[in-house]
Amino acid sequence: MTDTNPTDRPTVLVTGGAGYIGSHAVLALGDAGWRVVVLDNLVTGFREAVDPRATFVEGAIEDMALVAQVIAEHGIGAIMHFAGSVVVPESVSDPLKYYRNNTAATRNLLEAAIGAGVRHLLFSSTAATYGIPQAIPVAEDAPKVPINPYGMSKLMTEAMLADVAFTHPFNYGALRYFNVAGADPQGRAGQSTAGATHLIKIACEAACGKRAHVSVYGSDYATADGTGVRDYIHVADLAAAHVLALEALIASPEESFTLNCGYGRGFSVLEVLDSVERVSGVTLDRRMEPRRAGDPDALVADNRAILARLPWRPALADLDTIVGHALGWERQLRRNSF
Ligand SMILES: NC(=O)c1ccc[n+]([C@@H]2O[C@H](COP(=O)([O-])OP(=O)(O)OC[C@H]3O[C@@H](n4cnc5c(N)ncnc54)[C@H](O)[C@@H]3O)[C@@H](O)[C@H]2O)c1
Ligand SMILES: O=c1ccn([C@@H]2O[C@H](COP(=O)(O)OP(=O)(O)O[C@H]3O[C@H](CO)[C@@H](O)[C@H](O)[C@H]3O)[C@@H](O)[C@H]2O)c(=O)[nH]1
Repeated sequence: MTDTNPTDRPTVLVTGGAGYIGSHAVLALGDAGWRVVVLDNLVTGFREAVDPRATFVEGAIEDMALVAQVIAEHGIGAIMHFAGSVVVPESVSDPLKYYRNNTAATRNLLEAAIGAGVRHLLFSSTAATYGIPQAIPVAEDAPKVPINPYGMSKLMTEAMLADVAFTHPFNYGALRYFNVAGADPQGRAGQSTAGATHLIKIACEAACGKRAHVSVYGSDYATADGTGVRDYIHVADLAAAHVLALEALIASPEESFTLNCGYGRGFSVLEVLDSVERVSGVTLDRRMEPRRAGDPDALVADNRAILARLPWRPALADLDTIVGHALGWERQLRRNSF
């Protein structure tokens, strides 16, 4: 980002850096002294979410001429690729959008990047690649049988990355995020997504009076209380993992890796709502509803691989901490416009 970038560090292109997770990664990179260029078409992101220390380019990752130009102009040596479409139920109702904006758009990005000599890429993959896991916690080598187009669009991208890394002087890290939540502990960023579908965001909106109730989608899952179980990871811990993963890619350019990003423990929908009530002091109006399309019963990470491969240690895994930061951001959003 300004003059602090040591010469042995490439400038990093962050696609989707105006979005929820990308904006936190841009902050983590900036805090660690990396120079950053953000490429984002603002389809779900916000210009204001981009750290002022970063250079912002408005545009689409599938625009190969633009990507090539940005790489050449800014001397980009590595990419953190967050841009994409992220809503599981929407991927069921509009699958081609997901194959276009996740799989095909990434194909273009890769062609432009490889053509311009980029050596390293970190990819935002997902626990949705596993589908309904046979065993919990789920490890990286478990069968990958996505049950929604979102997960399949990401799995196809992982396959593309492996093929590209086999042939070209290029390595990648596929980071399979579990459920990302929370906000920057310093209050500089958070989830601003319009029409959010994520449970913790929705429950915090309800606690702030922006929604009348919270729907609980399904109470007949094969879990202890019948509601869906997920491994919620704090967005700042995830951003920190990205900086370490980038360093690992650069240090070992022959080696690619695929790592789960989660804490190895899960919470049910009802446990999450309990936490939001505890932290906010507000009693939520909970509505039991039918299951949502494309939702597995439980997704919890086996995180031994990331703990072994990177010097990453979770610092913000406490659910009430995650909820507290999400709620703090939600209250800030209420006061500001974005
Ligand atoms: N939020 C989660 O729990 C979660 C879990 C697993 C994986 N992921 C992945 O992490 C990444 C970031 O997700 P997020 O939650 O921050 O979503 P988000 O919608 O907040 O961010 C996505 C960003 O990408 C931009 N974008 C979308 N399509 C683009 C395109 N074609 N060209 C340029 N920019 C484009 C959007 O404007 C937005 O700023 C996604 O790839 C998502 O699949 C998210
Ligand atoms: O209003 C709501 C919203 C969600 N849920 C439930 O809460 C759980 C979590 O749902 P949500 O927060 O929407 O996340 P997921 O559908 O699990 O998907 C997220 O987590 C995946 C990884 O696990 C990522 O790949 C996706 O991008 C990301 O949206 C699920 O059991 C949902 O059925 C509700 O009961 N009510």
